[in-house]
Amino acid sequence: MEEAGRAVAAAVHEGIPQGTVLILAGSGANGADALVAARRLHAWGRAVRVLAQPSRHPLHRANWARLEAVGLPAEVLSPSRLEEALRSSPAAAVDGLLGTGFRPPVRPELGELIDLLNAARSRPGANFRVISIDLPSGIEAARATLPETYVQADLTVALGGPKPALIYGPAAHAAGRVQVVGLGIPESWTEVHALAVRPGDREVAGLLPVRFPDAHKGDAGRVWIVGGHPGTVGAPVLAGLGALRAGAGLVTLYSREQGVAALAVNQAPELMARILPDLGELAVDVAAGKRPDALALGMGLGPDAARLAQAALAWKLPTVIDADALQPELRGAGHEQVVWTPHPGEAARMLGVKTGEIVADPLSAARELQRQYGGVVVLKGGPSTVATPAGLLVPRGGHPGMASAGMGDTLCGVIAALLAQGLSAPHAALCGVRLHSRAGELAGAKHGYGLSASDLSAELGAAWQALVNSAAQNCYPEP
Ligand SMILES: NC(=O)C1=CN([C@@H]2O[C@H](COP(=O)(O)OP(=O)(O)OC[C@H]3O[C@@H](n4cnc5c(N)ncnc54)[C@H](OP(=O)(O)O)[C@@H]3O)[C@@H](O)[C@H]2O)[C@@H](O)CC1
Ligand SMILES: Nc1ncnc2c1ncn2[C@@H]1O[C@H](COP(=O)(O)OP(=O)(O)O)[C@@H](O)[C@H]1O
Repeated sequence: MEEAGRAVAAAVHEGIPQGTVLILAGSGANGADALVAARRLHAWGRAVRVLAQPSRHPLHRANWARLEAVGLPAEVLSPSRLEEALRSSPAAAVDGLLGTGFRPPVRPELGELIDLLNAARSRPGANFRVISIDLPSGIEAARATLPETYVQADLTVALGGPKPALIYGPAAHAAGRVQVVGLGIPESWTEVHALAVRPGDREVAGLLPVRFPDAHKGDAGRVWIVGGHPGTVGAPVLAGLGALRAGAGLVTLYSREQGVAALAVNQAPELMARILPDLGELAVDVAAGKRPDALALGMGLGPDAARLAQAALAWKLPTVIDADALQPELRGAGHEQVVWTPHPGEAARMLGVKTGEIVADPLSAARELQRQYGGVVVLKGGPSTVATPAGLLVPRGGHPGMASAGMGDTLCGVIAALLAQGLSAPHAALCGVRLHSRAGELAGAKHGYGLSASDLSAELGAAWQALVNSAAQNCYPEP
């Protein structure tokens, strides 16, 4: 607690070096952290005013007494006192009202305080920042939804590790910038005891395939992309481009739809396309030993995608299943070389729940999908969640410009290319998501919100290189 309060005080002092700091302490350990922060800021010569709820919590009481001992008595927190304190133009308020011990809904008396704080922050011309301890008050640690009443923070100092609510929007929108302080606990420990691991770029780069100088296109992996239907001819082509740019040696598109071949030639003559009126014929090629190193199936494939996926899963190839093929009848059909790539709407269909439930708790949804379907699941979003039999991974990065059509198709191609180059399903999923989001960052820097899936594909090579370079150069832990 002493270390937590000190870290909060340091973040406030660094970010807002001048002006009065108003400390708001609730009656739990989150409030006690706030009282410690107040004492530290006072010791560093800052003007501090403390409004606190009385508590039976022994450490809270001890820190209240310590404040008194250093000449900074806390005042009892009430709406009228808070209103008056906010009128005296503090530079910042530290929100230590509620942390991980909060159970919804917010009680009305506390809700009134939160409303006053938010109103002061959004007053026109106000130059006043809110720093939340561990979580913005009113946000539940394990849920990604925005409740009716919550503190809108500018900065959240997360203690020990980021809670799921600080990782996934929309709850993460309430947190502002998130600064994680480890409290001296090793990162490996906090990640295991938090719910998911967030691998850094060095770890991802370490998993990427490496080629011998004399590699030829056969070594770099043959990918089959099965998709396309009238009206969705672009989907398999985008997946094909993603696969090419993620290093696949040979990429062939299989479709019933003639338009796919024309578009493929137009977009990238390196892509091969075979039009098969009956895609079931692929089974004949596979039975005859003509097998790809990896397969991606489902992008714009149309109504009988699940039937084709069922057949393809029996081939026991490294396989990515996406879009139209993500259907509940495939429950249990995954094997260890399969990667499922649903967005929240498709995940809801697969689990038979509402999309809102997926968005509210992506970690639980990804874990449940993996348990029911087998293999590896990439639950897409910003960020995506990767569920493997060994646990959950939440790769970093991305760009809001990636919220545009065709990005998921591209991702499938990328993951298929990595599978074809010999990565296991968990590694291909993790590296694929990060390569895709890194390319999104690079393309986003050029195109902003006008970023298209083709723009992202064009940056995949540079993204790969950037990941490898960051691993080579950066010998310090990432934040
Ligand atoms: N390793 C660790 O764990 C570390 C933990 N640390 C810190 O501890 C924090 C967790 O502390 P915590 O468990 O005391 O809970 P906390 O968030 O202060 O809330 C409890 C208070 O909230 C109240 N309250 C609850 N629901 C409410 C509602 N609906 N509406 C209104 N009030 C409600 C509840 O009231 P009661 O129900 O008791 O009347 C009680 O007073 C954590 O976030 C981090 O800051 C760090 O120091 C580092 C190490
Ligand atoms: N704001 C964002 N930040 C990071 N990644 C994002 C963001 N928005 C979308 N993405 C990524 O873009 C892809 C969208 O997938 P999907 O919805 O299946 O697209 P489509 O079906 O149009 O190809 C996913 O990989 C997702 O993680």
